[in-house]
Amino acid sequence: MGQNIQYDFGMIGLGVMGSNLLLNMAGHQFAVIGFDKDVQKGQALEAASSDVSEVIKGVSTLEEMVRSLKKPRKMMMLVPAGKAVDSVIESLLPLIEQGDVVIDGGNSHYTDTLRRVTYLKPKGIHFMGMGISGGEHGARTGPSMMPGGNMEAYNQVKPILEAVAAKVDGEPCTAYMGKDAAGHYVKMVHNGIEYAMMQLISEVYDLMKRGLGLNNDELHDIFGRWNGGELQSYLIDITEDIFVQKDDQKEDNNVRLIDLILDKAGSKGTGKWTSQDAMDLPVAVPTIDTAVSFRTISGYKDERVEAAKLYKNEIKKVSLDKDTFINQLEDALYFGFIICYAQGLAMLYQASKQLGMDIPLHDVVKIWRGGCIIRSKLLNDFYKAFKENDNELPNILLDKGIADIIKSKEDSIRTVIKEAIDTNIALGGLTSALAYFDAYTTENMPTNLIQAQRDYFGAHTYQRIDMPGVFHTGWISKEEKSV
Ligand SMILES: NC(=O)C1=CN([C@@H]2O[C@H](COP(=O)(O)OP(=O)(O)OC[C@H]3O[C@@H](n4cnc5c(N)ncnc54)[C@H](OP(=O)(O)O)[C@@H]3O)[C@@H](O)[C@H]2O)C=CC1
Ligand SMILES: O=C(CO)[C@H](O)[C@H](O)COP(=O)(O)O
Repeated sequence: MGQNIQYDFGMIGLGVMGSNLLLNMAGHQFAVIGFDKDVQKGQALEAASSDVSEVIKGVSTLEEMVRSLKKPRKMMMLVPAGKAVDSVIESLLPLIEQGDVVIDGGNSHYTDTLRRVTYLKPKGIHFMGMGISGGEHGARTGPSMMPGGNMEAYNQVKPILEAVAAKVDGEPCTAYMGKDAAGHYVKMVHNGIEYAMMQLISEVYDLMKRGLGLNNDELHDIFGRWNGGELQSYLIDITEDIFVQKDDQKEDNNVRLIDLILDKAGSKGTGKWTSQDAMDLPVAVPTIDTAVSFRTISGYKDERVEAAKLYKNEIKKVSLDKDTFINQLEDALYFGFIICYAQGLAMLYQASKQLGMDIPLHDVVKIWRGGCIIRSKLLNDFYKAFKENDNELPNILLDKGIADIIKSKEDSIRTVIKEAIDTNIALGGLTSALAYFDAYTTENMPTNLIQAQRDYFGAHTYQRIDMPGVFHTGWISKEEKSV
């Protein structure tokens, strides 16, 4: 590559995401340069670009990368969230100048992003937090990108982001997500929804595998059929593939890989952050909470083995007609998916108001329709709903069109849950989705009793339904009554 090229964009961190996104940019005719301490990663980046018309360079010093960028400089870091991001910022500071744009494209906690924006603003550096979803393949071929922060800085990087993002109906799966740390906030909630949807899929899988006794080929076919219908989504699509993947660790092994994977899921924290922040707002996201908790329970492998011996709770077979039950599972999952999105979007609605981020929800659902892990056909319905409600929809369950869909699936999820109780299969996510729906759609909750109890033991006061004001009662205990 020539010595005096002024590059359009720089990438710090040439790992899975950084190298693939940079290759994607190069493929869209942007001149790009990437830095990684590891010289081999820079070399691998150049080698991965097979098209001679692409201008792509890997370097092993930050100085060389920064020096080679067109001004104002535009660069992104894709390094692990946390200390690495602060360390890169400190290394960059002596090299960059006012007006330069630095994007953190990793999964940083939004409060860290807020802190960094505040730190860099007086120095004239535009620091933007941007969530990226789509994994390795998405970064290479078209991810969903959720940038937030300074609008002037966004406008400078917008053409590059729009060029490399996934497209749905010709529209790029990237848009301005709002002020300050809005981009990372939206990505955090995206991941919370991702956790919840994955939990629901795992529950339906459990019912079909242990409850109905289906084999991996049958599961592959069912998920394939579902992906051709209303449930069409990335997560259902990859689940279909998973059931036919053979084990490549042992020769002549016809066992499917899925049956050799330990039932213990890891996590990097974004799901937990969603639950924690939802509690603080507060916004109810019980299906996301349950998904986080069930990953935690999955980690209690040794205790579960011991408890299984103690309780001998054997899995019982589903007693209903197999084909009818599979159709009901499809509906139940669809119902559950809607509830996952409803909880996440309601959280974004409230957070946007409380944290002053001005998150455009119609754009959020628009850019989630492609490229990201939670992309699904359903998001088209939500996009329509937000457009029709002028972005003012505190909860998508309040939209008439969505209500019609939900009502058509309600009987199925009730049947599935009732049946699951007798099989001893834990349906934490689906049950919480239905309970959320039942609580959200009832005029009268039993919370009057909780208020009475709080006033009884703590003089916390209560409001009445028949007159305005705040009341406290001198509740009469059994002991007092008896004297
Ligand atoms: N993988 C995925 O599917 C997704 C990941 N993300 C997020 O994107 C970010 C990057 O993830 P990913 O690409 O998978 O991670 P990788 O581990 O593949 O790559 C991280 C890169 O950062 C570099 N790095 C680490 N520490 C520092 C540092 N202090 N200074 C400079 N460079 C450093 C590493 O360099 P070296 O190893 O040479 O030291 C490595 O090249 C994370 O925040 C992740 O959560 C977001 C969406 C999807
Ligand atoms: O952001 C992502 C997908 O959208 C990353 O893959 C993230 O690591 C997933 O979260 P976890 O590791 O906690 O399951």
